[in-house]
Amino acid sequence: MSGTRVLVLNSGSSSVKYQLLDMSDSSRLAVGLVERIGEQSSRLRHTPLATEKGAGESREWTGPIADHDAALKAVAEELAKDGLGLDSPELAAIGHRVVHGGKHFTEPTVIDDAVLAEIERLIPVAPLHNPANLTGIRTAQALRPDLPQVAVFDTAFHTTMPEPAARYAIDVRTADEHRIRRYGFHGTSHAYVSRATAKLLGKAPEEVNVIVLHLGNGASASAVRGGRCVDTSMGLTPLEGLVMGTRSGDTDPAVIFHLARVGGMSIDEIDTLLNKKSGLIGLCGDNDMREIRRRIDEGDEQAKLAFDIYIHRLKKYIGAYYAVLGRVDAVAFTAGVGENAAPVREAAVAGLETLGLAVDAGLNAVRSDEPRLISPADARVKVAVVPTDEELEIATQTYALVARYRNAAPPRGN
Ligand SMILES: Nc1ncnc2c1ncn2[C@@H]1O[C@H](COP(=O)(O)OP(=O)(O)O)[C@@H](O)[C@H]1O
Ligand SMILES: CC(=O)OP(=O)(O)O
Ligand SMILES: [Mg+2]
Repeated sequence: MSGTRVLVLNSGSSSVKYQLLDMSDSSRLAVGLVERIGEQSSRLRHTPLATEKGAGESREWTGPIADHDAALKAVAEELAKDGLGLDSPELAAIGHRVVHGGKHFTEPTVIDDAVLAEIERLIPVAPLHNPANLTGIRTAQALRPDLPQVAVFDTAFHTTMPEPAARYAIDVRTADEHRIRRYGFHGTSHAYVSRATAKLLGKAPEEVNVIVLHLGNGASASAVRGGRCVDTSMGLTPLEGLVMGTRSGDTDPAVIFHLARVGGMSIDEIDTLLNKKSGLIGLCGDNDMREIRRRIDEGDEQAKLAFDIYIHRLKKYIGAYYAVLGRVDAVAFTAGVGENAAPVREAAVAGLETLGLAVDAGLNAVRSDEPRLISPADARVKVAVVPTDEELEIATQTYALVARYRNAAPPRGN
């Protein structure tokens, strides 16, 4: 390996977030996002942060981008305009967020044909995410066949979950035959944020127990004891757990039988209903917390009920993970909602004073990109806002993996 740059691709079902980083100092050279892939009005926003000419203006482009292959090629073109093209000898590796790694992948992994086949085999349990991840990998391989491509799995951090937390109480043979268990997702974020929270408390990760609340469009909670995940709210797929932007989270599984038998819906229709038309959008027609807060301020009852359902579920998970951990040092809020929505943080811990949890209204109102405490100074359990950085974490893990090969034979894509 010669270069020190890593390109990180975080491919979602209809978007790609990307960052080019220089790992000699973990600085970001360029960042961007392609949204609404597959629609007529796809949007690419690219921001060069450190080129030979310094930081540049953000560039935006709107038009049809058919799929993740076209999206990544458009990203490569934007990078090339800034002299940061994928053909650069400075590029050491490309790191990919892969959402479902099953039980098999516990570590970042150099991608070869066998790894690709396993990611493909897992599509049925991550139908929104793994296909996009695969396309991102294949396109990146085609653009730079000589470079190591590394997969960093959302599930990896959760593979430490003990069996009582990871197993569903269903027939053991059936579960094992179909590999049905709780895998958990957003692990890169839970790992990063739990470590950053320990740092904020001035402690080592091994010394602290943290409840991490990753509240983005997808949302999950995790219980982290001494740096290891012991429980998390997402399960076989990213549908279980908290109320999300478009996903229901926990429901009685019999809702599905009922909708099929009595409602006459097909399995695919129910899948779409629970994954894409439920959660906040199903409850009130909006999945963006900013819009929901605006409607609540205008006295909208439907938005208020959606918010209250969201908070009720969140509070239940805080209580559950308090019980799982026994001792909690901190509760950390992260991702789009967790980092920005002060009313969500306030409501989630309201009334939990007997558990030692409280939020200081003044501190909670402060806007900042830095990790910070928002609990009163004398709080027994600290409440923190800790911005996540999945891309930096993926770049760090990717670079560490390829650096291990520095004096050995370099890892190859294929
Ligand atoms: N200023 C804000 N106030 C409240 N909520 C916000 C704010 N900014 C973003 N959000 C919420 O964050 C969500 C996106 O979170 P993010 O972590 O980027 O999600 P994802 O990675 O799943 O796309 C938005 O849908 C919105 O609900
Ligand atoms: C796993 C998952 O839910 O990811 P995202 O939040 O990116 O949709
Ligand atoms: Mg996210």
